[in-house]
Amino acid sequence: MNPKHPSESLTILTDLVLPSETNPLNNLFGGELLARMDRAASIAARRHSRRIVVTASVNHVAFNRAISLGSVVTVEAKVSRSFKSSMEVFIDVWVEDRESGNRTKANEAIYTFVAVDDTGRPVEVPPISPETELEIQRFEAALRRKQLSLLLAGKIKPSDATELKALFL
Ligand SMILES: CC(=O)SCCNC(=O)CCNC(=O)[C@H](O)C(C)(C)COP(=O)(O)OP(=O)(O)OC[C@H]1O[C@@H](n2cnc3c(N)ncnc32)[C@H](O)[C@@H]1OP(=O)(O)O
Repeated sequence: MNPKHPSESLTILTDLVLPSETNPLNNLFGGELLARMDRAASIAARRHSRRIVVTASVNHVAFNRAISLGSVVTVEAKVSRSFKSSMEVFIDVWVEDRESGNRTKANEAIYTFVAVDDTGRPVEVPPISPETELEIQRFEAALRRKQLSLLLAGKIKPSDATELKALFL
């Protein structure tokens, strides 16, 4: 399979925060943001693989800044690295100031998707070739994050987490 660039999977979802999507402080409910990120990230993974994709794990979420009712929220998702059947997707969340139009980063997250066939069995995905400095940074750290996720899920032994161990040696 020919390698693809992260930019080919870029997915941008822009939407408002409505009253039914807020918590008692009138800020966006965390679960609603998780769902928006999942939708954008799954489209990015599908664009990279051109396959059915399923969410395998949510590796990291940082709710750094509350997002208030009425805000315009943009969720940007891009595949940062592909492995055999799995893809790491980075999600950046931006809030747009109504008057200036300036965007502020509110949140970020990292999800893992797996490409599957019609029966739900994992299938191979194209390799990825990062281009920008940020894409290269994210690509290089992705194996470490994959090992951490597998370790936390009890799917590998600590002795197999070679990239993680190397951090502490
Ligand atoms: C329950 C829900 O509704 S969650 C929301 C929607 N998601 C789903 O329905 C997915 C349900 N889960 C599944 O279908 C399966 O567990 C799958 C397809 C994700 C994985 O299937 P498995 O039989 O475990 O396959 P396998 O062990 O070969 O793993 C497939 C890939 O997923 C990766 N993977 C599996 N679990 C994780 C995890 N927790 N973190 C990171 N990567 C993971 C594996 O490393 C492997 O990657 P690779 O092929 O790139 O090396």
